[in-house]
Amino acid sequence: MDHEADSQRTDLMTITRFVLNEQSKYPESRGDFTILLNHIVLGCKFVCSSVNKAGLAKLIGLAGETNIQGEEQKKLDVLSNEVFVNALISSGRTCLLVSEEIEEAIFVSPSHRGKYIVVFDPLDGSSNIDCGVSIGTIFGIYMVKDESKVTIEDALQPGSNMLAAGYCMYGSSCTLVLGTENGVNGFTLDPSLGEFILTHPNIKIPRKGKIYSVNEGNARNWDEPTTKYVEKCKFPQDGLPPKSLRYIGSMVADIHRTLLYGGIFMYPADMKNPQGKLRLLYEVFPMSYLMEQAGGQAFTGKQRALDLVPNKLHERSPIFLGSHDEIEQMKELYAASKADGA
Ligand SMILES: O=P(O)(O)OC[C@H]1O[C@](O)(COP(=O)(O)O)[C@@H](O)[C@@H]1O
Ligand SMILES: [Mg+2]
Ligand SMILES: [Mg+2]
Repeated sequence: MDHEADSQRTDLMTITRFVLNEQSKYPESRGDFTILLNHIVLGCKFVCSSVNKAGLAKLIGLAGETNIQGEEQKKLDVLSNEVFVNALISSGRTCLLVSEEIEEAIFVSPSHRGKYIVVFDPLDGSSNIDCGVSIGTIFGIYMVKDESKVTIEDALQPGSNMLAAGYCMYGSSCTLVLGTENGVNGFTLDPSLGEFILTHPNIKIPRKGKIYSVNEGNARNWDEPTTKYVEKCKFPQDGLPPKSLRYIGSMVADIHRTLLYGGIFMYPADMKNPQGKLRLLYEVFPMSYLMEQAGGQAFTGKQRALDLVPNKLHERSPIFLGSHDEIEQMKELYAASKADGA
């Protein structure tokens, strides 16, 4: 019996075991990241069970509050936010939290403080909650520069400083996708065990894609490169078949499909939203990190998304995420329109 091979078998690898294996690659590690992740996993399990019984537990509908984005908060937005704030603080491994649902950053009190900064969207795809369509949670993890002097600047780091990122999709099954410098892996929750099991090891996005994903309802406000790219998807000149349009309206679900099938997801800037709609810290950066770790690209229309340095906690950014070759085409269209002085 080859014990080494057996210990690496992935067919029954829980996320906890997986992260412990990861940790063993860093002899200096004290297990802080593992503990932090275990608390994020706990939060995902809690939100997953709440989402599953939302209709029964009267968790459908509005909470009666408005968040910093001016959006009416859903009951599940508020509940998920509380769950993750509690889970992250009680991990004892965080010092600064930024949530889509809270205007100010949370500075964790010294008694509970650790070295990690977590930026998160507790419930993504809020417009799909009440109709039971896939929604999710998005998170990104940074390291603080100096644990004894935590400042708001620590939350406004470029995306390229991110250590890890992930999302949990609450859909037909509950899937947690985690990205670290060692790659992107997907875990499916087995509700009977209450365990996330590794089901999608080492996710690599296909280099090309047959799917484009965008809210075409905004088409009349799009810039020229976006309009041209979508035109090419629908009416390809090179004898290729047209691409298929898939748009769920939950970034987590649209990105999950894009990672597995290839293609492109975009929320471009337009005349109505000159900065696009999606938030840089806890939507654009984590998904860009995952996309790059999986071999894809993340482009803003002007530059590599992860090179952006945020100025504000809740700022927005246009974003094009997906297969390497699709984003290359988008870059060429923007370069051409720039050259034309558009
Ligand atoms: O309805 P639109 O304008 O297409 O926007 C859909 C986008 O907005 C979002 O719902 C915004 O996220 P939240 O639900 O977390 O606010 C994304 O998940 C999604 O990609
Ligand atoms: Mg969101
Ligand atoms: Mg949200």
